[in-house]
Amino acid sequence: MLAFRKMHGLGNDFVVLDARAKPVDLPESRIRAIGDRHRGIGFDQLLVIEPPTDGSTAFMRIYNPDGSEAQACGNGTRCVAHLLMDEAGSDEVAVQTRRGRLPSYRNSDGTVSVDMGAPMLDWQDIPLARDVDHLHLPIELEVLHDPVAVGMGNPHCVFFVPDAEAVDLSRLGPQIEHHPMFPERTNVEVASLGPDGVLRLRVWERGAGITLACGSGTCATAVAAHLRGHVDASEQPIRIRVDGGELAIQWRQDDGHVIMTGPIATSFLGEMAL
Ligand SMILES: N[C@H](CCC[C@H](N)C(=O)O)C(=O)O
Repeated sequence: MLAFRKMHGLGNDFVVLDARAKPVDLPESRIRAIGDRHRGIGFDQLLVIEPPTDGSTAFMRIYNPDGSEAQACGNGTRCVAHLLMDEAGSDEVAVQTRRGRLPSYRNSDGTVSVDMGAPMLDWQDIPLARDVDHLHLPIELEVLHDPVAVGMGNPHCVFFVPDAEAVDLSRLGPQIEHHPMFPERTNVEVASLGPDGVLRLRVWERGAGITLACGSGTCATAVAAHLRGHVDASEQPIRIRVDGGELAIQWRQDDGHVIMTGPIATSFLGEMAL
């Protein structure tokens, strides 16, 4: 039996395994089996806590339900940071991911923030297939056109649309995910600016499908909206409404880092037979 924890950030849900004391054998078939919401446990991402190699509190490995490994996961980082902070009796930790060392901290209202680092805006880093203007990608699919590409460690393709609710994301999302412009596939965001200045965002996640919240997608959308002049995310955090609630994102000017803040929760502890 293998002990696990189920956590979520705004309904973006994770199975968390602790492999610090003993490595866990995770072939792709096992990841898919655990991720099966009917025959397994189900998750948007499987997060494996491993020993760090860069002096961080721990390393966090990220898998999608299709078995692929992701470089970044904003909400997952906040959840694992919460665990590590409880464990250390501290309000601050650093979580190492393939994206780098991500400082994370707990706020007085119980929310958890993560410093997701500076966005990657160079075509090779996002990565895109060729040298094109990342602020205006030559991609068009029905109601979706003229997106912004942003790298948060993982690739994002952000479309601004009049009404995010009206987009058939389950049909169009996978087509953009596999667009040849993205050699490593992409996460897909559709966003619209409400009259209250709040961005409404829906996300089709690479390797996972539609999720209730995608932290790195929210960061990428804040950066894209700022660069396009829809919002000013530099002075104070902007609010982004996803299916599962609201996240606050600031694109700090002094160091260019993106800070994401929101709630996290543990739903249960269990043991899996898989
Ligand atoms: N839910 C995650 C994103 C997972 C990333 C994954 N879908 C990919 O890039 O392949 C987040 O909060 O940032």
